[in-house]
Amino acid sequence: MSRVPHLNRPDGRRTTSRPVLTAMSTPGSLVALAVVVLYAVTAPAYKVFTVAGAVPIALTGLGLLVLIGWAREISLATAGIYGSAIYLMGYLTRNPDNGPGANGLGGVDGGDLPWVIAAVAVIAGGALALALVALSSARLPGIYLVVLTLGLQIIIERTIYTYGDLAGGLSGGDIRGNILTIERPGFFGLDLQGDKAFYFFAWGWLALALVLMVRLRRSPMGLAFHLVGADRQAAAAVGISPLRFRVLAFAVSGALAGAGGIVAAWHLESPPPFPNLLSPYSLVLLAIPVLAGLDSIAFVVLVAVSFQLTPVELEELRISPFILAAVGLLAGAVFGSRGLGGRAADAYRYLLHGGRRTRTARERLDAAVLRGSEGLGAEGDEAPIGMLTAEERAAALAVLEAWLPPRPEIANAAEARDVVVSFGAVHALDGASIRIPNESMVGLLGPNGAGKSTLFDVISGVRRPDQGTVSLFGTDVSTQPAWDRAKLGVARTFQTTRVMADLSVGDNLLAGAYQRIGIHPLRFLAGDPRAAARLREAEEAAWAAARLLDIDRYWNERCGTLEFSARRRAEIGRCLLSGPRLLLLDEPAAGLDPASSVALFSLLKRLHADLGLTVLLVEHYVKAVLDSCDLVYVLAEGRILAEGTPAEVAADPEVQARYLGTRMRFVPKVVVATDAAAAAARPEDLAEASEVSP
Ligand SMILES: Nc1ncnc2c1ncn2[C@@H]1O[C@H](COP(=O)(O)OP(=O)(O)OP(=O)(O)O)[C@@H](O)[C@H]1O
Repeated sequence: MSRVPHLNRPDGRRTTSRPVLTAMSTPGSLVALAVVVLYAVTAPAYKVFTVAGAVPIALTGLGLLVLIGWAREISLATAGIYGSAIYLMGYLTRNPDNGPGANGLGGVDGGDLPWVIAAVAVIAGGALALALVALSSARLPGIYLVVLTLGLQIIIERTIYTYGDLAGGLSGGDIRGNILTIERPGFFGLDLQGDKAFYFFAWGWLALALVLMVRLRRSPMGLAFHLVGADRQAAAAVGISPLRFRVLAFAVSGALAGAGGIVAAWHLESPPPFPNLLSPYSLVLLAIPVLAGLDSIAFVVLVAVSFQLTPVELEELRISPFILAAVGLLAGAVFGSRGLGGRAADAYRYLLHGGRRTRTARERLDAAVLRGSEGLGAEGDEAPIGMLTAEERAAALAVLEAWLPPRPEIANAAEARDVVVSFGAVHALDGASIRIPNESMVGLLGPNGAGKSTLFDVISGVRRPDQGTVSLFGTDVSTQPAWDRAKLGVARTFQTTRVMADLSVGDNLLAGAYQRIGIHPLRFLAGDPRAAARLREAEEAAWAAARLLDIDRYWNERCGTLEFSARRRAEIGRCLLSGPRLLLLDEPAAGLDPASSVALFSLLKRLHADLGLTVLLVEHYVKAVLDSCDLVYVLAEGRILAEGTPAEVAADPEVQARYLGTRMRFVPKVVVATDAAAAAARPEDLAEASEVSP
């Protein structure tokens, strides 16, 4: 891919992704490192030993952060995977010199494997166990998966925990399970027997996991997890396979629970009694990311440390981990999905702005437009912020054009033939056929229940038709899932706006770039500079799209806090980042006030014209469709009622009678460039716009 010009952000920062090592050397990371080191130097050995015990919990908590926080799935088998890892690590590395049956229960010698091999096996085993569970319920709703993980936990309790040589057996002679002694490993000649030396070794594991987690979160995969968690259909629409990421999230969680168990085995030097690792302990671990916040890596570590220290420091209060879990889960529910980390970020921001939320002039303008134009005079005196100069627009377009795949030279971008879809007795589509010429803007009109959204679903792959075929850019995709169709250059929006409310506009846009980035995820984890460079290109394309869609000023704002039309544009931006040549827009103006609708259509027309995008839009805002489109279809009762140019369709007597009625008067209109211009549009434009919107 050719180099694209850099676009600078208004705050002077370039839209570059910082390499992870830079991120790790930020003041916060340095302070954390200093605290960890100073603690080891100053605290007594027994306290250092206690704090090292937070590392296994933090590792497991990080895995659950990916699973619960990012992918929004739940596992109740975490205690089982964690506990199994402890026992297996002890067993696999056990030295036969201790003699068979050294545990007093008879049995085998142990694996005597080098610790590295045993650790890899245990981590892989944890990943595999949970991945298989996720795979086995691929087509079932999430609740079945929760039940399956509970089943796995019980199976572990009744097998691994009952195996005498590993855990002492549920009814074994040594009910406390303290049967194995687990040797701490040798590490490049270092003696880790001392608690302080081991403390650094354990934190080294955590540091490695944190580096990988930060890289994962910053990579396209991190955002793909989030998008799958927020909305599977929206993820599929930009080329992300929800199943793949669901399985991956479970695998990552299993791997990190395995890693946690390994460090716990070394830390304790003999396994804890198995009753501590039964299913309720899964809730303790689950409470960590819930309380920390579902996207807060740093707070997972903080909460893990506090969960480890509190019962020890406040021993006289008899605070058990289970009480902490209950408090953590309740507090997490009160704080909401952003948890303590989100609250801390809000407080930091509050302090920074002295309690005042600074509003840009443009935000005030938006608010005035939403209120119905009063007050525009005063605000309108300012320069129209957000309106790009010709040079800025050209620069943004050049970046986005470079990001998109080459323009296909083909007559039709898409074709759906004789599509039939029935929901029981309801024939949503009854032999509908449409053709979307390449680089055209096509409108799909029709009364409520005509089958428009169903046809959209069929073209984008969300729904398989009972009969009929779909081809995209000359390829028959009738049997392909939505994410594979997205790879051919199709993206879609939905009737109700689907954005990730807790993530920033920038993240929302970048989430669309997953498949277009096209670099193997492991390269991001390994810190490959080519992967970082490609991510930078994606960021620049996202920034360019944000500028063109006039949402650049919200780049760092959470999408959930934005007004409706900005959220809708963020959804369109996410589609643009997936590299579409065909954009399917399902009622983009639904719910917008007239001024915002006019502005949105003007933006869409410009994107279509400037980027050569093919657009199919379903819309009830008839006038805008007739003004904007080259070709219009009218659908009624699942069949195509009319097709042709806007003038032909508007003049069709049957269309007039069955859909448009007599209110509609077709007068092509001038294009309005931006929201600001829309706000200043002639009142009669807006009046007409509202008149024809049912
Ligand atoms: N999942 C479903 N289950 C049952 N019936 C459905 C389902 N989805 C759509 N339908 C029915 O199929 C018909 C077509 O629905 P569809 O949503 O495609 O229409 P539409 O033209 O998009 O309507 P609107 O303009 O109101 O969005 C309607 O009668 C609807 O009730």
